[in-house]
Amino acid sequence: MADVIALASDHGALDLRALVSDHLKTRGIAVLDLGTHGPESVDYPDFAARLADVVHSGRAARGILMCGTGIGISIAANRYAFLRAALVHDVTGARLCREHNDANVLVLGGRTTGPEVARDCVDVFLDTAFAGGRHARRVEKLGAMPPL
Ligand SMILES: O=C(CO)[C@H](O)[C@H](O)[C@H](O)COP(=O)(O)O
Repeated sequence: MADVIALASDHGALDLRALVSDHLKTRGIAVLDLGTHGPESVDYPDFAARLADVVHSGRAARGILMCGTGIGISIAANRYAFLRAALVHDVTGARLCREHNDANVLVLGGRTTGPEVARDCVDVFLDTAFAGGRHARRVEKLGAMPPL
């Protein structure tokens, strides 16, 4: 299901996740919503782990993660070597995380990023290709970071 986009957030981004989900569906993109599904306080690492699981198994090609700031859930997501999660606050970041970093996870902050910027970031993230070239060498190194 290469076209499926997985979404997950903690309680800090419920409204933004709903907005992003609606936006993706408006674009005709299939959404796999991994929660959280209520306002109760939950722990963002658990939702990064859910997204990692579906990307690893091939049920979604890419994902969008959200928490209050996007910081905690991006830290959690980047513990998985096959995820390249980019916390983005504007469309330039959304473009460059694809062109330079081949990010496969966009991260947004539900308490820090407004709806219009978020929609624009999602569109740019989905519509921008990896530039390759010198960036491919660097991304390859990301996948094989040496242990200390
Ligand atoms: O991880 C975060 C900050 O780096 C996220 O913003 C979380 O959503 C936030 O920490 C949750 O905070 P809360 O006070 O428990 O709602």
